[in-house]
Amino acid sequence: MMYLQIDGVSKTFGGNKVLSDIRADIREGEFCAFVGPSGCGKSTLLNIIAGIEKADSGEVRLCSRPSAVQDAISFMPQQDLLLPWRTALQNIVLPLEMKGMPKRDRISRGRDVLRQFGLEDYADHYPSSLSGGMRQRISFLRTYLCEKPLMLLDEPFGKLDAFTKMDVHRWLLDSWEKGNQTILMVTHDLDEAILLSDRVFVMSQQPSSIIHELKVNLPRPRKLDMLASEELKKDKDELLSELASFLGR
Ligand SMILES: Nc1ncnc2c1ncn2[C@@H]1O[C@H](COP(=O)(O)OP(=O)(O)OP(=O)(O)O)[C@@H](O)[C@H]1O
Repeated sequence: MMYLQIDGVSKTFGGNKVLSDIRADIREGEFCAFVGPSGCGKSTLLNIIAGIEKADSGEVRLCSRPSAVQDAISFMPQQDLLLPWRTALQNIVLPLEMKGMPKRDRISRGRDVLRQFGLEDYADHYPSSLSGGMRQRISFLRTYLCEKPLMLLDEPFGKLDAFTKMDVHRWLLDSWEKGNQTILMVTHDLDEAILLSDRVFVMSQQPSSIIHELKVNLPRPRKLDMLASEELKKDKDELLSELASFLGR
């Protein structure tokens, strides 16, 4: 049985047809990326999967049940939505607090992941005093600590500098390869999409549909030095040729 089914999802905003019959079957434990031209509807698709927006037609099912999706997901939207009155640490432990984890345990877990991300010195900073890249990592950690089987990430690392991004990629590959979480990620970074994913879906301009599916050739476990590999270059050429008609617009 397919784990997550995106079955014929269409969406129109005020006469503007954004998504047209989007279909994808995702296996449990898969890492999939969605790429496409700016404004084609990638965030709209994630919002529909997350239940924030409603599809005009079609539906999203988890293990055949539409109602099961919302309980299974954690979602990192493009805007970080950090709570300004909470410190970085208090923001990331929010899901643990909501689960009822005792304070000492959640603080210890929160500090531990902050340390893994090199952010331990910023634990007591409020979001307003953090850089965009720091806020993005805090937002990612908060989503990660929800510990849900399905994680939706909307351009999660777009504000990170190249070195920090590599660290985060290494961490995410390690953490994901140890578990069985299903991840759907929207990104503009083709190297990132290929390095992390099992499959990359290419979306067209509006009205957007999935025009191509790349099955990534890189073996697992993945390592950062694969960024320079011939296999990655071949996959990237394939994506670029699919995206070529949208470039320069
Ligand atoms: N709530 C809304 N009301 C009206 N129009 C909307 C709404 N949400 C999205 N849109 C429109 O839908 C289209 C797709 O937007 P969306 O943010 O999903 O694209 P995207 O592919 O994620 O873009 P980007 O890559 O630039 O982040 C845009 O034309 C946008 O203006």
